[in-house]
Amino acid sequence: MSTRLEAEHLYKVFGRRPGQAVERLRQNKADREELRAQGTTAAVIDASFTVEPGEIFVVMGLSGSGKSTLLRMLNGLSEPSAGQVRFDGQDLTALSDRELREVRSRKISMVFQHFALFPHRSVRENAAYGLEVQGVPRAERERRADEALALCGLAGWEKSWPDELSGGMQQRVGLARALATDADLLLMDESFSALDPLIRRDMQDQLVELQKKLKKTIVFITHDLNEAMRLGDRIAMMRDGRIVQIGTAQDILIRPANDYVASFTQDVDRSRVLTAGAVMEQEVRGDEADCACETATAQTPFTDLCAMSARAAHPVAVLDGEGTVIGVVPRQRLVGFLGDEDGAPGTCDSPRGKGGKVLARA
Ligand SMILES: Nc1ncnc2c1ncn2[C@@H]1O[C@H](COP(=O)(O)OP(=O)(O)OP(=O)(O)O)[C@@H](O)[C@H]1O
Repeated sequence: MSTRLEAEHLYKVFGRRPGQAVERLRQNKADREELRAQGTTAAVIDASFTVEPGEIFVVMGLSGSGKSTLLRMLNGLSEPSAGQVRFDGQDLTALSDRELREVRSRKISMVFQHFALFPHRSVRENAAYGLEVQGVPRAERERRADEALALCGLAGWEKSWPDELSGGMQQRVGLARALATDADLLLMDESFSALDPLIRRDMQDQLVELQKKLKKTIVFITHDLNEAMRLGDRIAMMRDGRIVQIGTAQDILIRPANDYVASFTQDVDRSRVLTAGAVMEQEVRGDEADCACETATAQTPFTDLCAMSARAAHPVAVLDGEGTVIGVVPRQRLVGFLGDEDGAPGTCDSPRGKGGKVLARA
């Protein structure tokens, strides 16, 4: 499987003499604050990552951390001050303006936070807009627009006007427009941030479902860690222009790269993110599943695992696709992970009955 999108040591500096600022950053001769004091903004600093075909790669960070600037370099709208962006192996930074426009119109689609639908065009015409720009004949573009609208749950609304649709539905028209073009790469910039929380969640679920069928390559920008964790196969955490960690939701939750990332994850409901693969002990004998008890897979959600553990008389065995035991989950460990404690249990110096310690009862 070849990498679809690749960013290599990307920098974007706004202000005077960006090349010089990049060199100072590279050589650790200046940091972002010093540059800012001199009127130069280092919006993106040394960003490197790859996005694989079919992956949802989320870029998450607070306002001003450089997410949008990074995204604009990925689709060639903004020229990097240094570094490269490769799309299907092609260096976007080396393309002429015409070649770049061609790649952008055929292979890359953007979905923004406030999707500007044309008010005097029908939902179908709005969804077909990207194809119209590409010069696709009317009959074909309408067919493809209708297909994309159906995928986004808007079948039957093709002839409606945008103002007849709710905010969530309008946003889905935006998504349908992006999907109708057959673009390989979807760049989604805070695409759901303007929606009410319930509709936003619904859109997140729909995107995950759609992605199972379409297997596009998606870069999704958000400042909401819960959204990042729901959507992202991997998440890049940005702070002050730098990517400080790239990993799965579980990596970020269990092994935060630093205190900054850890502080973000404090409010995350671990039981919704963790799976058996993340919490299991990997030291196994191999015979832990030699009974008729229920077993888990690495993907078994944490809450299901708790229920299995409550029913089992011993640790739950975790099996791979071939039925080999790859880990075990003792009940103690489940409780520990909920409380952010994955160490071994301590010993009690006053065991029941000996020291007369009073044990609390419900
Ligand atoms: N055209 C520009 N000229 C000068 N500075 C800019 C420009 N665009 C962005 N910046 C600065 O670069 C930094 C990163 O901005 P960017 O918009 O990429 O962050 P962001 O994480 O997307 O923030 P938000 O979530 O608020 O959109 C900010 O300090 C911003 O002020």
